[in-house]
Amino acid sequence: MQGFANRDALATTISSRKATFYSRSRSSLWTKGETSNNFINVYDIFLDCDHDSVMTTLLLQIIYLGKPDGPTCHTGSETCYYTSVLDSLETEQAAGSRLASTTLYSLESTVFQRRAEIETTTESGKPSWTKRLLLNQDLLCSKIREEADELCRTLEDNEDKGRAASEMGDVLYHAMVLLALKDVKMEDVLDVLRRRFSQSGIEEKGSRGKQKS
Ligand SMILES: N=c1c2ncn([C@@H]3O[C@H](COP(=O)(O)OP(=O)(O)OP(=O)(O)O)[C@@H](O)[C@H]3O)c2ncn1[C@@H]1O[C@H](COP(=O)(O)O)[C@@H](O)[C@H]1O
Repeated sequence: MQGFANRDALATTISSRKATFYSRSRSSLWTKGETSNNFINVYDIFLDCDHDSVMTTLLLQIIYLGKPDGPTCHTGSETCYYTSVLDSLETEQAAGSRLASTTLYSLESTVFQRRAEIETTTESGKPSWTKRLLLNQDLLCSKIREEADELCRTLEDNEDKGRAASEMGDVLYHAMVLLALKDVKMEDVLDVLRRRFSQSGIEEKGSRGKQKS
């Protein structure tokens, strides 16, 4: 746990061997465990290397090393430091990346399903924009170019974030229809991107020249 200590708190801790702190809100000393009985029995106190933490009078930066009689944290946890920053970041990132990949894979599956429907039935079935694109290469390429241009215009014309996200959605979707015609899976594209993680774009461009010569 973390608490604030002044010289009196330190002196009390040394004499009583119970971790004692200074409450800045009540301007008084308090001993951990005085109400809960969960005392921390201090068997050593550590100062920093050059002891300047003690010289800065009001509040001291020291470490009490002790054996707790019960949970140290007011939440009942053994320690107050039970929240791992790295674990929390990983959990948030994992949830975010799961949602992103599920969205892409489910759109990909719909697009490939439309392609399969065209290939396996002679009837046109339900009207489908994807099928129209799959059956008309010129239309598909003109839509990809048009959507890419609209995305650029969100920047050039200072349009809002929502508009940029929507135009990117259009670019992605139409490009994914082209990928279905080329039989390229999203995983192949993501794999290409992952492999580029370790190299800067400038380095990669430079190495292309060397490969040619
Ligand atoms: N994500 C999309 C998607 N994004 C855009 N579009 C269509 O693409 C077409 C062109 O979009 P535009 O914004 O360019 O529309 P526009 O009519 O040209 O309008 P302007 O740009 O001229 O203003 C429209 O008909 C949109 O509805 C999409 N059509 C389908 N999908 C996905 O594909 C699935 C299957 O769709 P269907 O094949 O139509 O059943 C859908 O459930 C969606 O998940």
